[in-house]
Amino acid sequence: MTSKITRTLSESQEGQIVEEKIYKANGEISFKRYSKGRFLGKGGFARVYEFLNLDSKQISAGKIISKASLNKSRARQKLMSEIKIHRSLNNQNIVRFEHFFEDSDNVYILLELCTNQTLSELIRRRKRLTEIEVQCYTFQAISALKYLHAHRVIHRDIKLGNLFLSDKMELKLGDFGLATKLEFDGERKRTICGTPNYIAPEILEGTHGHSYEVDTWSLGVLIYTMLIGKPPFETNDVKLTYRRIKMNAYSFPDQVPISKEARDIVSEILINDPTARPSLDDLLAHPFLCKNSLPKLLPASTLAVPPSSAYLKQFESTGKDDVKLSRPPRSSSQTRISEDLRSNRLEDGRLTEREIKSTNRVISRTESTACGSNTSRKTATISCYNFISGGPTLWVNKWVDYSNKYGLGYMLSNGCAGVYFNDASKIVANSKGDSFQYISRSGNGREETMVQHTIPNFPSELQKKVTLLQHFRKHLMIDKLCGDESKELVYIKKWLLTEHAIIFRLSNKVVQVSFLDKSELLLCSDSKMVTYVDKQGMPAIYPLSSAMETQNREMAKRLRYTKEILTSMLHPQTAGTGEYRPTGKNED
Ligand SMILES: Nc1ncnc2c1ncn2[C@@H]1O[C@H](COP(=O)(O)OP(=O)(O)OP(=O)(O)O)[C@@H](O)[C@H]1O
Repeated sequence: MTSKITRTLSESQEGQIVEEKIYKANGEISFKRYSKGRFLGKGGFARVYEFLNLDSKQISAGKIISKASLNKSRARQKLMSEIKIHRSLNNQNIVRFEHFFEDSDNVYILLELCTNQTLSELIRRRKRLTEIEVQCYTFQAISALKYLHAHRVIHRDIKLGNLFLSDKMELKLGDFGLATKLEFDGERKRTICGTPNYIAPEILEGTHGHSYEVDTWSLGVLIYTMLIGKPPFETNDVKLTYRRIKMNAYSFPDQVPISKEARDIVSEILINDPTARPSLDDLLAHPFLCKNSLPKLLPASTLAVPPSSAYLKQFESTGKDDVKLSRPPRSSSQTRISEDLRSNRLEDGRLTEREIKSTNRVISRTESTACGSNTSRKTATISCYNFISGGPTLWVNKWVDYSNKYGLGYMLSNGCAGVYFNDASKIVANSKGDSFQYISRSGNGREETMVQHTIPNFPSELQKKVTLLQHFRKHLMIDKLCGDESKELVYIKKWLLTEHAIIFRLSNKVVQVSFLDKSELLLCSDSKMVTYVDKQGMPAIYPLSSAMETQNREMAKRLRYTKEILTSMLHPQTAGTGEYRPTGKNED
């Protein structure tokens, strides 16, 4: 084991030597020597220089923080937290933390050198970026955020100046001075921090704390800034900027032409209710990032000038079912939110753009377009359910939670589409879409009636519901995979969205629990069997009676969770550990 201390021979000028003193376990002392090179920049706390390791010849960015600036315990804590969080991270879109040491005057942090400065200098030079560049940088920024959030880290200072460019033009997120690590899922943070133009409204409001969604907000500000050239809420007065953020007061200037997809992604993110913002997976599947193939990295020429039209031509969209060359296959929980569903206004009932933006979350079990091997694996898995004896023959493949306006739209594995409306009535169409069943409560509300209709011969009072059904059907349409379509159509009787899963009770007595980590449980009360599909998509089937005693701990854990939720659905007043948060609509 070694302990380290350093001596700066001459601090004031470039070209000086910094020595790191290393105490070895056997009592010997050695020195690591660095030559302080070119000045790279300075922030609120640090001055940053190129540091050449004189042994390995490796060049790093050396961040020098004077100990005099750390006399307040808050500043010390901030630095300790920055080091603790940053050194634990390892991702190609995050500035690599190499090493840190100290001497009597300074703390030194050695970081991966990013020779092409930050997006801040880039925008200063270029004024604004072309959409292909914004797509490319946004994609990489989301990759960094996905990694961070998966490790329970919130960055809290996403902005142009903290996104660095490496010599290869790879985007690297840096500066973890405001980052925080959550102790547990669901923890809320209360510190007011961030950079004024990028700060999320929930941080300013401060009432319910904040979480990962603040990074998504700042990402929205970042995308806008790259496209337009200045931040959306910018004013000369910070207080006014905060007021504009709280009021969501921003607009797209007419003089900067941007695509509809670009506008959409910004306005879908910049929603003041953090729970209505899209997830990072939703964003990766957004038309803005999917409409054409993306370059993995941009040419260095774009540091000074926009990409040439010859260069742009290679990435032009070739059709709506393009398979993206440079993008990893999308996961099953990501699907392209249909362009039409966003923009189409429904006759009657009218979806406004804003409503769609704040509510539209699509979760799918399969991709409707070919998207690499992921799709075929999922499809194969789903088909597998049928070959396991006692396994369910029908399940929910895709759904759209539109419950803050209309209800839950879904597509079953046999190609039948349905809607569970907020008034607890249900509608389900056959796979051809030319007839449907309408299920509603009558009399004292206790009796359920089911009436079969054909299209277009149905009562006019059902027009709005049929229109909605057709919209959902159109946008969730997938190939018929498997599962019988019997005369009496199966539909969702109840559903519930919790923090970890969405639960469907189907009219064929199957309970389907689709967990956010992509594992799934299907409880079949007729066959008394449980099908468990793990995160990798492998199905296994167990008798219901012995499933709890299984060695499969992952499944047992999910079964316990499901049992708890089903119990609380039946006895809402007695159950509830506070571990889940029902938000879906239900019958009594
Ligand atoms: N890894 C790096 N590679 C190249 N240049 C860097 C690197 N890290 C920092 N810099 C340069 O140093 C400047 C200051 O760095 P940084 O913003 O991290 O300092 P800070 O004092 O921690 O900032 P803040 O006041 O935002 O907390 C950056 O704007 C950038 O120009």
